[in-house]
Amino acid sequence: MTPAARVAAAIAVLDDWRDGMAAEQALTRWARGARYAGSKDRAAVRDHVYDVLRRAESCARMGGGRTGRALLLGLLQLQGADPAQVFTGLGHAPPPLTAAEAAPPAAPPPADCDVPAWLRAPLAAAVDAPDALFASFSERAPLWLRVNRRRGTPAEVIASLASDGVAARATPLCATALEVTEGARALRRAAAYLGGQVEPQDLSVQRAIARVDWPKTGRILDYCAGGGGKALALADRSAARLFAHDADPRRMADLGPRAERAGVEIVQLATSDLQRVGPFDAVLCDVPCSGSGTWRRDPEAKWRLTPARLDKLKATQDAILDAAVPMVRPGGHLVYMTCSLLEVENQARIAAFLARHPGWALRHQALDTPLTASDGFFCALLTRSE
Ligand SMILES: C[S@@+](CC[C@H](N)C(=O)[O-])C[C@H]1O[C@@H](n2cnc3c(N)ncnc32)[C@H](O)[C@@H]1O
Repeated sequence: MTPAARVAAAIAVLDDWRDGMAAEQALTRWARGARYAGSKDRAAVRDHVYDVLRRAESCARMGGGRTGRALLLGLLQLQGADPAQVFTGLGHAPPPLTAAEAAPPAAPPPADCDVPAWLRAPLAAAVDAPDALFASFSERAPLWLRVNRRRGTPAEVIASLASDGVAARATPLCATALEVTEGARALRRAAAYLGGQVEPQDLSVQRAIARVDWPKTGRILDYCAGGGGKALALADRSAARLFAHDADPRRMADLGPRAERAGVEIVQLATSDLQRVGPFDAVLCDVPCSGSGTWRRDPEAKWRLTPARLDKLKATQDAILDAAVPMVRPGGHLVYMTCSLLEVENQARIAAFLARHPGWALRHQALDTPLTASDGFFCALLTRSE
């Protein structure tokens, strides 16, 4: 596909999105009907779509509307490209620009227009430099890997990845984290990935896991395990026996193969097993949240979040913490994590928990943001009195 044909494809996908289809679904639908598109074409179309979703309001204002065509026109203007070179009508390119579309673009709108208005103040309160945070939401998130130290040192992993076309570098911010600087799309074919030496995991998540003083022995439960990313990272930090649970066990489908690749054992538990197997020395609750810390990766989420949905998430977070209490042995740890930047999902949930549960103490809580590490990620460690 030519670059202009990729833009035309992204316009069609964004029209479906504007009509209410989820972006992933719209991309899949387009790809099914575009058998001629190679992997580079699919990646380029996806990049255009996600670049728009991160800055949908800016693109609409620049492009003069909310159709896929207007959004892509706005994106090209924001990127400083010449839309007339793309909107040519030649081959599979989008039709030529109208006179109105060809007029010189306006100045770019302020970055905060791409943050829903009701969330600007609560997000600003989470950081020292709100404008820098809002600007960061327009950028693509870097890809971070976690080195599985059972399988190699960071230096060995960097060398192995390089031989498969993936450039990665270490960071002083976390001993296990590598940032992929080139060749991200080759990762899933790289020997280091297939051999369990690395797993994709954001830098901020790795820092949160590293901050907690996990029990070195005994038993740890990952209560909201999903695909098991946190449980796998924990296996690198503690010799405790690891257990995983999720209210929706189908979400743990990948955990078995991932654990096998990493060379670790994680026992999956059904909800009905918990009482019999517990209590645990530590219980990790990586709860459902707004995902406001990961909007660079999942920009659709910021346009979907509503005050009512946020209230429902807060109630779920409280209910999960309460359900975890009887699973922690006296003197044990309860670890609370979200990928949210919002105080109401983080510090406020911990304060409410402490008010409901005398006999628990807060040991530490910390928030990383795109300004201090990578994703927004919150972690609190609570301990139960003996
Ligand atoms: C943020 S995700 C967890 C991600 C996972 N820890 C990882 O690292 O990939 C939250 C998970 O909580 C699960 N969940 C939702 N309500 C729950 C509940 N009441 N009890 C346990 N798990 C729940 C969801 O099914 C979802 O998989």
